[in-house]
Amino acid sequence: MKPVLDVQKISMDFGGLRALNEVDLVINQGEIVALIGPNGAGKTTFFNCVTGIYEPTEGSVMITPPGKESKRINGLKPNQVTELGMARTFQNIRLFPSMTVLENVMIGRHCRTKTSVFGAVLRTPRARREEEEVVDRSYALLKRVGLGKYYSELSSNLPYGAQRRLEIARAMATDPFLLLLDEPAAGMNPHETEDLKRLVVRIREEDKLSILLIEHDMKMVMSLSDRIYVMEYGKKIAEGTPKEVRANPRVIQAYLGEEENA
Ligand SMILES: Nc1ncnc2c1ncn2[C@@H]1O[C@H](COP(=O)(O)OP(=O)(O)OP(=O)(O)O)[C@@H](O)[C@H]1O
Repeated sequence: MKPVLDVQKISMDFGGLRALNEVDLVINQGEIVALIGPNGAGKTTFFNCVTGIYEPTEGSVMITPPGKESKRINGLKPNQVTELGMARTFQNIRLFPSMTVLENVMIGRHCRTKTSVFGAVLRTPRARREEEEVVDRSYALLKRVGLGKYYSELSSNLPYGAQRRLEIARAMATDPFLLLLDEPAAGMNPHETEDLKRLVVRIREEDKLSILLIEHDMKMVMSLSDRIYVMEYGKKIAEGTPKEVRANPRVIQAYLGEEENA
């Protein structure tokens, strides 16, 4: 079976700065893969290149959604990438603060609806049915991430950890086959991080999703990931199982270097 995501030798230049330098990364169906590395290594830039926020300067990004043809997605816009089945969350939470918790998920779901603007304005029976489906699906997702009872709250009133879970629900609402999570545990306490870990595993199992996450919480990365890629200064310096990566001298050096500089 082809990998669901196959990134080959992508590079990204910002003026004279090469933020990514020929990075390869593969995700197979059902895998949980982590992308780690010291601050500024290029992890978020990698996510941005894969999800259409930036077009990589070089290299290729291929996806193969389960049961579908492979497609090269370099240069597509973020909404086109989402429609093809890749959804993401952001390091700096990007919810709509003045919308309710439920509405934030509904926004994600609308990328899968077919009603035209006219249908929505005229409230045709089809539009009404579709809207009901959006509400039901969105509420069901909220319950799955443990936020059902907060559906009518403004998203900005939620505690930080809950906002991160809401972002995951919104991403899930787009029916992805691949979910990219940018530092999902950032700012969470150990109890919330444990809950998050369970949620990620459940999502993979129940929805048959593949997951790529950027994360600094090494305990979480080591216990959750099937495989790990390590980056430093825009380059991939190691890949392997958690056990292999933990024992890799190059990785140990990169992290010790970070501590010394801190
Ligand atoms: N839009 C941009 N314009 C110019 N430089 C950028 C831009 N985005 C990122 N960079 C630079 O690219 C490098 C990689 O940054 P990136 O945010 O991808 O690292 P990161 O590994 O995600 O770091 P962190 O763990 O701190 O989030 C950094 O030197 C950063 O300053």
